[in-house]
Amino acid sequence: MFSERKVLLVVNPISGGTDKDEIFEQAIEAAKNEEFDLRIYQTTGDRDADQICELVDHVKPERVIVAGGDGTISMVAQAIHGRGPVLGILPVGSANGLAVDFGLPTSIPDALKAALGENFVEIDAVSINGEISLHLSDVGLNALLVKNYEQGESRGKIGYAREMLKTLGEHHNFEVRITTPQEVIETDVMIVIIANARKYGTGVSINPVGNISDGFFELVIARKLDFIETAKVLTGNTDFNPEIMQIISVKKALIECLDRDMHFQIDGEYIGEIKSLEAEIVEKYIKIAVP
Ligand SMILES: Nc1ncnc2c1ncn2[C@@H]1O[C@H](COP(=O)(O)OP(=O)(O)OP(=O)(O)O)[C@@H](O)[C@H]1O
Repeated sequence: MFSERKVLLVVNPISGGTDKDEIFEQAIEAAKNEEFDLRIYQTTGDRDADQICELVDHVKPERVIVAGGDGTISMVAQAIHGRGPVLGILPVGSANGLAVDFGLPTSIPDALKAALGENFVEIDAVSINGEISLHLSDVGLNALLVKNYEQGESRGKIGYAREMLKTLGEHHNFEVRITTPQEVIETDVMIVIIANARKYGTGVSINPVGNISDGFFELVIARKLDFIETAKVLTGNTDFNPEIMQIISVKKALIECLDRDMHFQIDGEYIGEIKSLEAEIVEKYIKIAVP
């Protein structure tokens, strides 16, 4: 049967280290039931964003469904931004911080139902030095942990705990100046989080006022915590303590590291050491299919 309703499924074969055959089977079945004409693209890790842009321009799908981890979801969102399709998400990565934070189903049949259904929300993004963040980015302690974990040899919870101890030993607070249209804050900090959403993949809720569709992002400015409290936060055993944490909702901000360059990560990907960051909200960046 020929259908005008087209859907492009983008699958990252290595995400989460799981076999994707079941995803293909379930997606083929669900697309058939919903009378979508399904096309499939498997990522290679090389020029995927360009290939997806070309495919979307050529095939003109009304939906693009991505089966991958946060890295793949973010790449596909950026590739289809401004091109029209609604983005459906099948979270099959190792942490799936984005999907969990957005309240999307984690089982594949439920996620497919939402991805092919009628409901969607338009979510904001934050442009940071020209890069796009959909979830949580930060300068300081956690970015150093992301770097150490990426470079470390062990994976899983034990690897994370080992890198966390190393990071806690290495990290020192830094001086920062934060300039927003409303105020200038100069302070000593452990971490500054640029939060479009609410929770890290570990489940730590750092931004209770966060709303991904409200036209604002939050700066979560966390000052000193003792070793044990910091370890609890990083392992997801407690939420940030509001006594040492300030949250401001803004549309744009300049963050300058005053005493030295600092580690920076976007949505779980280590970027490098930076001197300053310009962050600005991009409203209604992409449409995400929801249940
Ligand atoms: N066919 C492929 N072979 C090897 N690497 C690939 C391939 N396709 C994509 N990649 C790489 O996969 C990475 C993105 O992985 P992604 O974040 O989706 O999965 P994950 O690491 O399992 O998930 P999570 O971020 O939830 O831990 C990118 O670095 C991309 O270059």
